[in-house]
Amino acid sequence: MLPEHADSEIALSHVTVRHPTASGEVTALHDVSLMTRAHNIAVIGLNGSGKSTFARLLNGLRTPTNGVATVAGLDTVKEARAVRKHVGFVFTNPDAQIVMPTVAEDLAFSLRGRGLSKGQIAERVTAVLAENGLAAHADLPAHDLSGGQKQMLAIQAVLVAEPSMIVADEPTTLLDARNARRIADLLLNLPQQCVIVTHDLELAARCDDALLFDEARLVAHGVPSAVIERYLSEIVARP
Ligand SMILES: Nc1ncnc2c1ncn2[C@@H]1O[C@H](COP(=O)(O)OP(=O)(O)OP(=O)(O)O)[C@@H](O)[C@H]1O
Repeated sequence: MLPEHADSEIALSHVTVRHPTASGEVTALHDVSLMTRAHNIAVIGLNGSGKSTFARLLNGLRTPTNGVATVAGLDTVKEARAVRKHVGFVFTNPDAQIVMPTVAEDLAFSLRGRGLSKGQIAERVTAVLAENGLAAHADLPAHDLSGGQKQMLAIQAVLVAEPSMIVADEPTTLLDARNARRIADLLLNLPQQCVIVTHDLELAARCDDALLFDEARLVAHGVPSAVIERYLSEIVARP
């Protein structure tokens, strides 16, 4: 992990992402340029506006058709391996992220390949489970946890790998209001810089910076309250 609280620069220069489809090409992002070093960054916009594509660009899950995206000075295409170590990705559906049979095994799996002994891994897993109210669930099948517990586990499994940035794609969408708030509180209070794609405007308002996408374009970037106001008045209200 980079030095604590060292928020990285996210920079896109004229990034376009196009996808070939049966009926031609879809432009998911069109000529997007931006630079931010904010700690918590909200990404908002209507369905299909390009938010997930932007999020996936940041850890190399999507590559630009044109232009360049860098995170902490690392090119997300040319230095994809380093970028993946730096950026942890949280999916909307935690089931997509849970890979091992039990809760404890799933966390332990995230710690593999880090030069830790079995004992050190077990110690770390026990501590993380205790910190997150999951100690009694250690040996249960991870997929039997509640939706809120599963998302908490998925996020902890990302965090144990000690990324210096978290990108979360609608991490609260499948959760009830209480769990959504718990996950939002967790993400917003992490030492790591966090990029959060969300339709939850209350969550977006709690961030330090906001990006608004519309029809593949970045149409606003700045203080969340102003960006949200523009989203509601110009885009949501559009006939
Ligand atoms: N792999 C793909 N192949 C074809 N089209 C794609 C692909 N990924 C995204 N798209 C298209 O690109 C556009 C932007 O998609 P994206 O998922 O980035 O939007 P979004 O703002 O995250 O939407 P939502 O809020 O519904 O998740 C959409 O029209 C989508 O259908």
